[in-house]
Amino acid sequence: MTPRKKLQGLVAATVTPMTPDGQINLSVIRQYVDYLVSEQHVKNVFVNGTTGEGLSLNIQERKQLAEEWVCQGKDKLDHVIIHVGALSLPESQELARHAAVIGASAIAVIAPFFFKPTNKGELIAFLQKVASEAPAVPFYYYHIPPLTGVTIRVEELLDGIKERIPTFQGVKFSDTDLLDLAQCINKNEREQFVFLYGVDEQLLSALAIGANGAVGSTYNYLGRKANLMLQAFAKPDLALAQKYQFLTGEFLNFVIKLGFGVAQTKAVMSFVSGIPMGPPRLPLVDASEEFVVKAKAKLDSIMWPDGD
Ligand SMILES: CC(=O)N[C@@H]([C@@H](O)[C@H](O)[C@H](O)CO)[C@@H](O)CC(=O)C(=O)O
Repeated sequence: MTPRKKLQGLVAATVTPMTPDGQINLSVIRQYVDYLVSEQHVKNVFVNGTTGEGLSLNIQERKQLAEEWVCQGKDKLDHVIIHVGALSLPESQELARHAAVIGASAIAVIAPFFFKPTNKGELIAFLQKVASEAPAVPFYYYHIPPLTGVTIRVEELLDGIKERIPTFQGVKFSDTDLLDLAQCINKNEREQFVFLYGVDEQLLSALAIGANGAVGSTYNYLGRKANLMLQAFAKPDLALAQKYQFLTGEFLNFVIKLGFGVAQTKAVMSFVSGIPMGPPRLPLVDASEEFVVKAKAKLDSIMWPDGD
């Protein structure tokens, strides 16, 4: 899928639908695409990432999901980004080649996190080996140190990256370090890199320092509200944008106290969309019934600004 538009705005980090016995469930992806576009006004997806339990899937499953999202997203979605990062370099390279063949809009790669790169050189070497397998596909570095433990600053990583990775387009920045993000944006004005922020509860702060958009799990079910926040910010109507950020934060603050992660995101997605997302895969375990009841009540109780 050749991207017609610049990648900006909201990108939903998709959940991987699974059957009750834990197999991937491709049969609901078309419905999922239609739901994102019509209900959430979200037309970009990030497949097989954290929310998608990508590192819990085998290579075959990841390929099947990538193909189904690209196929069902044709003429409906603007960008289908495939996360092809893996612990093993050959597997990541195989997924990158596959993403190129099926016409993914872009690929992203997480830092390997079992044997971790100890410096910029080692990380760039890994990323370069993957990116070069898809020489015509835009490449994004997926920075998520809370989960990888790889804390190499992105500002340092970006110095000279285009020479090493000509397809480098930007960063999916899923960390709270807004100093690092600000330095990245400030020092790469000329390069026009795309910075997509991945801590949904702080998106407005990232927009203020120049993030181009966001990739996150909450855009699966709060995408419409997040889009209204983006519009308010662009007007500018900062007070309204703050209101949206406060309210999404109210929900996230509440569910985080209950214990919130990918399994709970799957449960919220199931009751908001009506699409059965099924259970997570071990070591994740299903959200409790108590969580579902409380999260649904909280979400229903939030008084969004008039007109939503
Ligand atoms: C740790 C984690 O899952 N972070 C999420 C956020 O969207 C997160 O769910 C959200 O900020 C709520 O805490 C994303 O950054 C992850 C992501 O983009 C992905 O699923 O690939």
